[in-house]
Amino acid sequence: MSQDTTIQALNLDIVQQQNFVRFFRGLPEKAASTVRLFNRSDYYTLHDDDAKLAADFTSKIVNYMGETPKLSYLCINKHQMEMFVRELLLVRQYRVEVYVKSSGKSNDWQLEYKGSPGNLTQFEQILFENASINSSNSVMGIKPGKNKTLAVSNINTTDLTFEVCEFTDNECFSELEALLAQIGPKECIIPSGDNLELNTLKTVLDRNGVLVAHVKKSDFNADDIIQDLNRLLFFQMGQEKNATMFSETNLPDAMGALQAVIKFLNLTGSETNFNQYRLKKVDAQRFVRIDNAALYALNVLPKPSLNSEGAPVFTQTPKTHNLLGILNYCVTPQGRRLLEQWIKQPLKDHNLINERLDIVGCFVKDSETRILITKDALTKIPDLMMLSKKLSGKKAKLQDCYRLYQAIGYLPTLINILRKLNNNCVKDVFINPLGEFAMDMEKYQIMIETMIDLDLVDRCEFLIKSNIDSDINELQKSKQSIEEKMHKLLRKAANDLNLEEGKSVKLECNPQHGYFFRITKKEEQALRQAKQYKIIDTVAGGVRFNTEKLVMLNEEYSAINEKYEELQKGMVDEILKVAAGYADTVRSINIILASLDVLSSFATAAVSAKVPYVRPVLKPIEERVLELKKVRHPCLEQQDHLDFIPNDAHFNQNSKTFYIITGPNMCGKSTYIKSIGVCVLMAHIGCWVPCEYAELSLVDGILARVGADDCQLKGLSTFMLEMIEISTIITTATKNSLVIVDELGRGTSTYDGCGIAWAIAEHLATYVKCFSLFATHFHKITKLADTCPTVGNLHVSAVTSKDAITPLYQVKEGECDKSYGIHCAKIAEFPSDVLDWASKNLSALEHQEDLKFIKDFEIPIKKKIIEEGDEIIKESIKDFKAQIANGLNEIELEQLLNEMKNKLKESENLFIKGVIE
Ligand SMILES: Nc1ncnc2c1ncn2[C@@H]1O[C@H](COP(=O)(O)OP(=O)(O)OP(=O)(O)O)[C@@H](O)[C@H]1O
Repeated sequence: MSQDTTIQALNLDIVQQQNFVRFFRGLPEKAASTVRLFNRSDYYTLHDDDAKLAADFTSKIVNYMGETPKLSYLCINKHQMEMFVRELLLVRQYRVEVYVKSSGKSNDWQLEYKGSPGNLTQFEQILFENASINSSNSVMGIKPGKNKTLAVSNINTTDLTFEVCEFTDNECFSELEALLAQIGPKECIIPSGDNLELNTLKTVLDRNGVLVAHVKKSDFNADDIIQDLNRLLFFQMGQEKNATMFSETNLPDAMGALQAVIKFLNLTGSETNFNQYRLKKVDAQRFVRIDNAALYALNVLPKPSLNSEGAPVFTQTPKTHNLLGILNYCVTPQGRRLLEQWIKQPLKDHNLINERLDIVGCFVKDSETRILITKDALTKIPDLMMLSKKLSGKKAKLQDCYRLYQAIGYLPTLINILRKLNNNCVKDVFINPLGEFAMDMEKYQIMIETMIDLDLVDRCEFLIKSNIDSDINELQKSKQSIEEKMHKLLRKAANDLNLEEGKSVKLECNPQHGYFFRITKKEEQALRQAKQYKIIDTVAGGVRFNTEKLVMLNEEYSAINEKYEELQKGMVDEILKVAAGYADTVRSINIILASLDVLSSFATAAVSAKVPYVRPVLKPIEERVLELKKVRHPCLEQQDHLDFIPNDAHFNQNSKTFYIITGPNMCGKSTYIKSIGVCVLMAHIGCWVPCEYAELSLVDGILARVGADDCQLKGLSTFMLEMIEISTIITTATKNSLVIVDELGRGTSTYDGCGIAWAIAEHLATYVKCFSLFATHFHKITKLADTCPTVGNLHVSAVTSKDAITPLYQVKEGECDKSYGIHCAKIAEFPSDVLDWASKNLSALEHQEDLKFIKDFEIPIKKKIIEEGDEIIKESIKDFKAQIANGLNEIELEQLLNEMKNKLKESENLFIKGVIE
């Protein structure tokens, strides 16, 4: 007997299976991080490695189809598919493709949906129908040019913006890294090809946790960009659709990069994207420079971990593990998205920061108003950005119009609550603009009240009022009259069957059968004896049946209802058209309410901390001061059972600008320097800070590099990664930056590590002169303070006993006692003769090592300073080389040397000065 090889669930016989296997094996190859799903109406299937991946996620078992070599498959239902796709796109950062069978041809499948972490538009319904969008999605396009020029575009599909810029970067791509941190794209496209420049670019993107996709070089061609922009950009009603009026279109390479992303996202493929996007230039200079290395080093954002292929994975981390979690008391998704944006874009503008601080202050003082806003008013506001998007994308329903009506209706109450704060900033930032926008929306509110039947809304029915139109009114009356007749029939059926009307026998309606009666299976017997009743079917919920009369009434009802719905639809379309005209105003209201949510969230965070935060006093950038009293780490101090020991920080351009922090392991060095970095960042986003008192001048950058094992991405060696990060700091730090360095040089031998750390510390302390914190285990570096007046030594204190080191977490002046190493060895029960030998020889060894160290590193350090330290020196050497290349006689050479000597005298480099003089 032949075995039945039909797959019942999929209704596939062996021939159909073979056909599919052939089709599947003919599909173009894909990356392992792309998952293909095949939509088979009731189920979805996955095959090969994708089946394995889904099997792990759903705990289902993989099966096989076709003939040898068989193809593995996993069958999942719609709910499982939704969960899996959510996991793939939002957590694992994979790409997803969904194929459907083309109608007609039995074995042809076509790609129906495509999604990637940066492009979720086609999956929005699956991903966000029942969940809010808490994080913006964007895809970046980068077109590299000659001499490190980069043209960048970014499309944010949540905020509906196109951002573009062109700039020249340095060897380390540090400008690009800062931009990646500010914008935070999930995915980036670059031209395909194999050259050094593209490979370096890919490495930079990988290091920043951005998924990279390669597209054809020709996709970066801007030939059709104006035509595409005319369709996609937002123009006011009646405004000429002419994208050339935007100055951004004069950046040809950036337009090429934009064209490539538009194509990648297939934005012109759906009308819902038309008239939606805003075009703007990226203005990176407005923000404090901070790159992803620093954001993760300071625990500002949740850190991605890596999957088996080295791709970043974003898993849920406890709220108290990062600054975003600590500050997030937002109650709206738009507030949550804005908070993340603000954290990535710390401001440099004194007035704007002070405005935010002022508003936070109002909410801190008036807790009653703050609670009213966060616990009540804002919770009534839906995601207005999404509503605006639906309205202008012609995807809205009458229900959406009603939700908007409700939200706008709440604005006057909100404004009244805000008035209680009696503050000018609150008035300018919230009350006045909200008042004006509420007035702009007045006609919309009247339209909704006039047109929608508000009495039906409680029953979740969204319909046009019948009295608006005489035809609708007539049809509505006819429908009601038929419904009454149907209810009479129900009463009769209840009598005939001796059942209770509305309880054991019910009148119900569904799209398949229209109106019918239903009884439970238990009562079926009664029905079999009454012949006038015809059973339709038996389902889990009971037995469905009707009568000839009910069938007739049903048909009559359907015909009338069809006309009624047609008329309704015509009117609904009219309303939606008018409502679409308000999309821009709704978007503006959304931005204001999101800011309100974030600022009240800052205030809630300030008062919810174990010790309340204080308002930082901002000083102009040129004053160069950083004075923090009793500074705490906002995340660490929230940990249960941890009694945080606060410390002070004093920087002043006229005294110490560079602090070296030493001390035993686990005694609080990293925590101390990170606390200072996070506090400075918090102040720049307009948040109050975890200190007793804080006074600081604004900085132009927060540059950080912390312990190697903390921030390793994409398989780079510890040493490589720290060298990349530190060279970024060296090239970008100015005297107005804050630099935080922890355990530099740990990735190489102690000897080399110490040399590198020394050279960099000296460079920062002597030439850049920025405020720096340098935590290290290399005690020799503390000697820098002997020769450098701007360098100060600090140490974290601890108490040692016979068998323990107890950290006190107090930061004190001076370097730390060096005997901790031997003490640790004692606690670790090293043999006593080894310990005795080590103690006796410690000072002698150190003396010898010092001599060797100074001898070995004197030259390299100075060489490093020449190579990296000073623009003047670099320029002079470059000029000199160029002139020599032209060929010079003896006199010209001497003249050139004198010129160079004079130029070099302007240098602040002590070594060079010494050599010349
Ligand atoms: N100021 C503090 N108050 C209370 N506990 C602290 C403080 N600072 C640090 N700790 C605790 O000590 C732990 C270790 O701190 P940290 O990582 O800053 O030490 P470290 O000196 O940098 O260590 P290592 O030299 O090994 O890198 C923290 O996780 C925290 O639990």
